[in-house]
Amino acid sequence: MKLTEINLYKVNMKMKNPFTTSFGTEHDRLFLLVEIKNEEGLSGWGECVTSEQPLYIEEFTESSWIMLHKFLIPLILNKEINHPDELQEFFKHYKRNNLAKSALDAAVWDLYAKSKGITLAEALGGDSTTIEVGISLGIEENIDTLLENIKQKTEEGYKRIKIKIKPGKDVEVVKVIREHFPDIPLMVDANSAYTLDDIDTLKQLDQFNLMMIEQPLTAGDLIDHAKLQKELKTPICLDESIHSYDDARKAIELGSGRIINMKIARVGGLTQAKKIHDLCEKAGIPMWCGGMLESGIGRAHNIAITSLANFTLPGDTASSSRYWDKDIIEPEVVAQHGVLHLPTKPGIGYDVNIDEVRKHTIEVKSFN
Ligand SMILES: O=C(O)CCC(=O)C1=CC=C[C@@H](O)[C@@H]1C(=O)O
Ligand SMILES: [Mg+2]
Repeated sequence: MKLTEINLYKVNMKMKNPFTTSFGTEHDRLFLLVEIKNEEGLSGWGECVTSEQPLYIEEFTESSWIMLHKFLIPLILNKEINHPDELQEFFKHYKRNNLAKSALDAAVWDLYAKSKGITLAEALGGDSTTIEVGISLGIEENIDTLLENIKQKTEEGYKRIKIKIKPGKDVEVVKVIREHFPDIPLMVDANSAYTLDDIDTLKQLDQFNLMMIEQPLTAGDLIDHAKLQKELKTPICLDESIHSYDDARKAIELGSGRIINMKIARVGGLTQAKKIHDLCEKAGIPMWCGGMLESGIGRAHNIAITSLANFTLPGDTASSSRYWDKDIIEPEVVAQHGVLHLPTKPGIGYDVNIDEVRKHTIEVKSFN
């Protein structure tokens, strides 16, 4: 197929509630959408899940906007492509910028699946028809607010609760949660807020029967995580340390963690995500799909990849209503009792509500 037209949308969507992690609070999402058309007029969609500031990762919305229109889009515009994997060859000389690359990769995968008349999950080789869903809850100033959030989400049936921690808001918070909810599947995410100097604090978390401790140490680190994992009973889950197949391979070899949080964008797209999935499956490393506060478009890609066999732990693909008053896809994503049914229409399986996209769009660039 020929990639005859590419539209880049800069979008600002207001979140229902602010989301706080160890590195800051997000109130709004300023991100990018990519629409790629082929010669038959079919559209594939991808989301560039950057934030306004480079806090989670070095990319940010303005940097990806430039990366996409100045460097990446010209590489693929009007090119003939037989399979989305071919994008890797086009992008290989540009370092990192995985979130920007991923937006194009995701749109081409959607377009490819639509052109074949199959679902994105099928195109990726996934065969689950339902997936289990957990939820990620931000840091709260007041512990009662967090307890209330956990109660509500547990009652809604989410299959695991992830809370964010940071120094000073860790052991005591988890202790109180466990007093109220001794048995819920619970995990914590530190977003790289600790160092090996905090080993005593991190070891105290072992007493709470947590499913995992996500990214306790520096983003990109594998060595210190391996040292820490040897001291902990609780599995470490890597997020900001895994940006590529090689990172995953080295993490497995070093024993830097026992679980991987797969974020499609962080590894540069679905082609890489699938490769890492297959590697982890062989190595016996379970995975789950992490969220980036996506709109329905990014969420739809997350749902599709979760249909692969080694996504054995509940992911972050909560209902659209978790973040949005109204999502930009139809129907919206709805998890019932912590379970989502995969869509059956070709491609991402949800219709993009273009009026809703336009309502939130602050800038568009079109290429053909
Ligand atoms: O999309 C979701 O529901 C998950 C939200 C979440 O936990 C995260 C989103 C974006 C960056 C990080 O703070 C983070 C994570 O580390 O997993
Ligand atoms: Mg994380």
